[in-house]
Amino acid sequence: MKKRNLYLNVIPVEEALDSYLSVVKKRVPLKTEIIPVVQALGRVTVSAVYAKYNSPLYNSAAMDGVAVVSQKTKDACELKPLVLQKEDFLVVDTGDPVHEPFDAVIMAEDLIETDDGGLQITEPAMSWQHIRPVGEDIVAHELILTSNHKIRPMDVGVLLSGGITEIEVYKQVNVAIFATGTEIIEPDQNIADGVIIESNSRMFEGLVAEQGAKPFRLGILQDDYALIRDNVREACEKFDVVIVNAGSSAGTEDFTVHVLRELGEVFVHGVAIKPGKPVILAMVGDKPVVGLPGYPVSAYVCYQNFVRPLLNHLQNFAEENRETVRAFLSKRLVSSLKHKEYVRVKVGKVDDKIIATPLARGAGAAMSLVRADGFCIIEQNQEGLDAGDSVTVELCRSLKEIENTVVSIGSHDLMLDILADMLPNKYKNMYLSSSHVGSLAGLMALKRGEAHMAPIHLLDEESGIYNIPMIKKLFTGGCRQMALIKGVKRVQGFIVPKGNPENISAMSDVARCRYINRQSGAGTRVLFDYLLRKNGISCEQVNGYDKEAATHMAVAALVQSGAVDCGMGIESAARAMNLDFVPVGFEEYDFAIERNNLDLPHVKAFIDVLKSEDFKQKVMRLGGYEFSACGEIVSVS
Ligand SMILES: Nc1nc2c(c(=O)[nH]1)N[C@H]1C(S)=C(S)[C@@H](COP(=O)(O)OP(=O)(O)OC[C@H]3O[C@@H](n4cnc5c(N)ncnc54)[C@H](O)[C@@H]3O)O[C@H]1N2
Ligand code: MOO
Repeated sequence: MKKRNLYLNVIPVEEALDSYLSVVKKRVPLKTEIIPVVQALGRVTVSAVYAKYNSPLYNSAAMDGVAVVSQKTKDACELKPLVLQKEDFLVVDTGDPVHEPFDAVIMAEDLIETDDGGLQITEPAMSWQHIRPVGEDIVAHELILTSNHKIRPMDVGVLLSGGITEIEVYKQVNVAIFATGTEIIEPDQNIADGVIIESNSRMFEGLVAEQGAKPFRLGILQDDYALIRDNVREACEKFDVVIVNAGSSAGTEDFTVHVLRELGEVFVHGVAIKPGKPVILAMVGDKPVVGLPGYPVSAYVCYQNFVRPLLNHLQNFAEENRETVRAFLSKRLVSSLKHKEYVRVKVGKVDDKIIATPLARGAGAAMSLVRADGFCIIEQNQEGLDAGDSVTVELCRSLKEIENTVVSIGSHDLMLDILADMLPNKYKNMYLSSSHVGSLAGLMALKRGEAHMAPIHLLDEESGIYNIPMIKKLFTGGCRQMALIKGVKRVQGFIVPKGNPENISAMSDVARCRYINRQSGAGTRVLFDYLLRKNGISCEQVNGYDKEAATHMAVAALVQSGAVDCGMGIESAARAMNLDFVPVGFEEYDFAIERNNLDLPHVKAFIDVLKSEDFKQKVMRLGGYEFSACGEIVSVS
């Protein structure tokens, strides 16, 4: 058996970074260079910069008009206008030099031309009126920029006006990026079982460039010790920093740490951070080399915690201040004392309360990075957080956007994605964020004040009425006035493989196949349980009753994979996965909402999109929907 790399004397995040940066500071002198000012945007000055020239360079007209000698105009007034003869003035445009004896400019609008070529004025010109004296803006030898200043667009402008064309700045850092792994392929290569599409290095390229450094993606290296070693060695000769992705852990082909030990020194392997534990911080000669873990979220979190401060230091950038917000946690989060954890969260503002809802926590859940509004950090000394705890969230989306977002928690339907896409297109700066937890859990979230609305499809068995009875039951006591925004009628049925090989056509057929259920509280589960009772079938008779999937699409994906023969869900999910569908009946999918919230501008915009013809057309294409009352408000009291 090949040797595993059982590493990991994990150390706290701050300690790891501090000790690494102190080595880097000792061994890597900051590099500087002199470059044209016109290329210096975003770079940091090495020393103070002083103006060479005055600006303006000479006394100049601030307005279009004529230059005059102010003394000669002192008697002009409304009752006794003065006519200036040709020799008394000089026509000037804004920016023209004004020389002695002239000492004032009269604006063109205040002049009346006389027949003999003179100019009549009705008030005297003050000495220096409408003249910009030499050096009014910048005086030669004046300080323009201090040292350690990050150059902004207006700084470039003023430097040039002050006669500075070249400037000494800290060097832009060149960062080499390697992906590693024999199973890793480029996105345009053929996919097959066991391959992984390369994506992390592209994310690093973006992060490096966003930080003002220069990324050089050097491709994918196979899991071959000598190959990785030779490539990393060569990169260390040519580049300022090297990132090696993956192969950081304990796998039999995780070579990164061994390579770095051979080429240089490994200072840290294993940090108390989740995700991201196997990160490697090393030096090869005077070049920092960072081994980032393979899982995308681990890679991202480690980049932000270790590579970002490293590149900031090498370019002499100040650490950026992330916008943070205090929020109430909607769910309990258990964490271990072994690490500091970065939990991706959705953030929403409901009833003046900011709520953070945790997203998928897996290190491979790259979509959680895409969906996240921020990160909730659980410190290493905390065992976890309770629902309702006040937490600090580091935002990656502006608070303003978050405040303009409709928060929807409840049952999933593909049309929610269409709404989320259409809303900001139709209404600038308004958004929809939806979490999918099932109908009943959505109503509970609504009740706790964590959402503006809950998409639901809950059948009341006694009355045969959808949604309203359940809202009445849950929101009793009348403390909250509730309403229903009518959504769609959609077909529920059995999602089966193409050609319906098990020949499923009725509830009785379900009992003889491998079934995938939905979680309890999901509207589809309620419907399925109702149909079981109606048909006299017990749960025990259903093979797979205890196996649950969280959304219609998850059910369809399991059917498609061949793991199950059948699951209940909506037609659009079956169609999206190119599966067959056996309809069972229509159900009503609506949005429960507190009546007060109907007046919020973003909720109004949401309803408007729901009513639009364009929306209906798009949903129609998914298949299995009817829109008779879409967007109508029904009062529930
Ligand atoms: N026995 C142990 N196994 C693992 C441990 C451990 O402590 N003991 N740590 C786990 C943790 S935590 C992490 S994080 C991962 C780190 O894995 P590696 O850095 O060694 O990376 P690989 O095994 O090569 O890849 C893992 C995974 O990452 C994805 N990946 C890799 N490269 C790319 C890329 N260029 N683009 C996109 N995605 C990439 C891919 O899903 C790989 O399967 O190790 C655990 N194991
Ligand atoms: O620490 Mo690893 O990064 O959880 O997946």
